[in-house]
Amino acid sequence: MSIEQYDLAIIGSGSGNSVITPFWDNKKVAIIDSGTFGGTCLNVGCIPTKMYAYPAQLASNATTAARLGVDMQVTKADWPVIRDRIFSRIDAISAGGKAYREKELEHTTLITEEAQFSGPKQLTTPSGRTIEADQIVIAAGSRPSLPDVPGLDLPGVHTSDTIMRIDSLPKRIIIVGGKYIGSEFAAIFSGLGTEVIHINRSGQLLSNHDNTISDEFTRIAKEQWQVALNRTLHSIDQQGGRLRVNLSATGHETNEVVDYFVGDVVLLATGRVPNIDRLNLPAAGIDTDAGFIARDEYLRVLSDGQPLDGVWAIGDIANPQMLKHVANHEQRLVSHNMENPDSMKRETLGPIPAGVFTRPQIASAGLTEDEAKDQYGEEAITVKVQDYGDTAYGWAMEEYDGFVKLIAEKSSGDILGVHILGAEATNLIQPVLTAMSMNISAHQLARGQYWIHPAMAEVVENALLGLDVPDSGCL
Ligand SMILES: Cc1cc2nc3c(=O)[nH]c(=O)nc-3n(C[C@H](O)[C@H](O)[C@H](O)COP(=O)(O)OP(=O)(O)OC[C@H]3O[C@@H](n4cnc5c(N)ncnc54)[C@H](O)[C@@H]3O)c2cc1C
Ligand SMILES: NC(=O)c1ccc[n+]([C@@H]2O[C@H](COP(=O)([O-])OP(=O)(O)OC[C@H]3O[C@@H](n4cnc5c(N)ncnc54)[C@H](O)[C@@H]3O)[C@@H](O)[C@H]2O)c1
Repeated sequence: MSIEQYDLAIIGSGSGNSVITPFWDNKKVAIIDSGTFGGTCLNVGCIPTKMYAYPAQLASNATTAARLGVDMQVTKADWPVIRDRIFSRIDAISAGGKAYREKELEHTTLITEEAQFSGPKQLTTPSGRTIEADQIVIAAGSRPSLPDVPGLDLPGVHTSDTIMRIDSLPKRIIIVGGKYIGSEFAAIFSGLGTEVIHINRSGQLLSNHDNTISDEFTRIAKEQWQVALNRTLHSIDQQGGRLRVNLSATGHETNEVVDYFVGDVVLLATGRVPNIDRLNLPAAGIDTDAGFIARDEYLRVLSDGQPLDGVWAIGDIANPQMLKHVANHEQRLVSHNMENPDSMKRETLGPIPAGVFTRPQIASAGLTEDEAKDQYGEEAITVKVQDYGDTAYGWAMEEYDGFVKLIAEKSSGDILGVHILGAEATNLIQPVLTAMSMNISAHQLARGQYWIHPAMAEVVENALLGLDVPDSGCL
């Protein structure tokens, strides 16, 4: 077969799809994806999970409404209706995007096969196609990572790739994994009425967060569903038509079963691994770093520590911060650098925020309190934890749990970290992130603008005012 020549080849149609800017209109572009067009976020990640999180939030409002004197009854969450609403929208977007690249645009070729490197600028596919391109962008993402234990192939054992399309709402689900994916699905299923058993290897849920967040979230989660901490998955087997999840005690060398739970469905949310093993990277001499593709500050991949001309990597395949807004930003950076080789840009954005769409929501950016103490010294930082419940909107909501925690440097007033647990946390964080990204001090953010009264955002204003930082002169 002849070698196909392209100006640009992209592996991965998630954030990779947006690499095809108008710059490429009169050039030849190949986009290669062996999976569902549109990648993880659209098909099995951020978007469908949040489309489930919202109805789960609505269904659970009955509990919170009661303390406001509103008697609200939720009689049923109709899983097939919720599921079909979500996927009728998502599947249409994926199919539309695929048809656009495949049929409508003359300059793009969609290749729906697995691609592997066969040279620094050459890719091959199982059907024998050979593709060469001046520029190659690796946007091959990540996939669920599973522990090596017996029983993972039993019917009813799922990952985030399959759980959202099951036929009916399970009576009882066992979720293994206590960070983003496990916690978001625990909130979704418990909100919709499933009995949830949530298993976590360490002693805290969301243990990668600031301790105040992890401790509080673990406590609040236990009020909503059953949580089993310090337990590691040992094996899964069948028991009378149901699934039995066997657990060992984390850190115990004997690996004996100390606990088990029986449920109808099991969700493994035990982490994600970048797809580097699917690319034959050694054929291109591409370096890896801790399981991710290694890159320079312009996001060119490295080969023997040196940038490999015309080969770039973005998103989960290269960045341990596996977040869609990170992958999207990296796409914009690589697009700019490919299109403007004489004025390339480095990564300069401020701290990376992350949201967890649980009940309550969580949002964070920057340093945890422990990290700030380590980096700046305890005396150099100031910390304020402001409860929603001490603000006017918190009274309206009768909100007991929510808080905004800010960490700042005393001498400069720079905000070092923000950690929010509570209603609309993923929106409330944004002004703080603006300040952190654009060098606005804590006092200036609080007093350099109006804050609408009595909006929920006053909890952020009050947290800022509670920090021991220099006066900016703003009133
Ligand atoms: C359940 C879940 C919820 C999430 N929620 C959020 C959230 O709320 N907010 C957030 O910011 N992030 C969230 N994420 C993370 C987010 O989805 C990812 O960070 C993002 O999708 C990564 O995009 P990407 O372009 O790097 O890779 P992907 O979107 O994964 O795209 C990679 C594509 O490459 C293809 N591919 C891989 N190898 C090959 C090969 N060799 N040949 C051909 N094709 C190949 C795959 O089929 C895939 O389609 C979530 C993830 C999951 C799983
Ligand atoms: N809202 C969001 O932004 C969002 C949502 C979902 C996913 N994501 C991204 O997806 C990535 C993956 O998330 P995740 O939650 O799957 O992975 P993770 O690696 O963050 O957490 C995996 C969890 O599984 C546990 N675990 C692993 N092996 C285990 C075992 N054998 N037994 C018991 N527990 C075990 C770990 O202790 C940990 O709690 C994250 O990096 C995140 O950035 C983001």
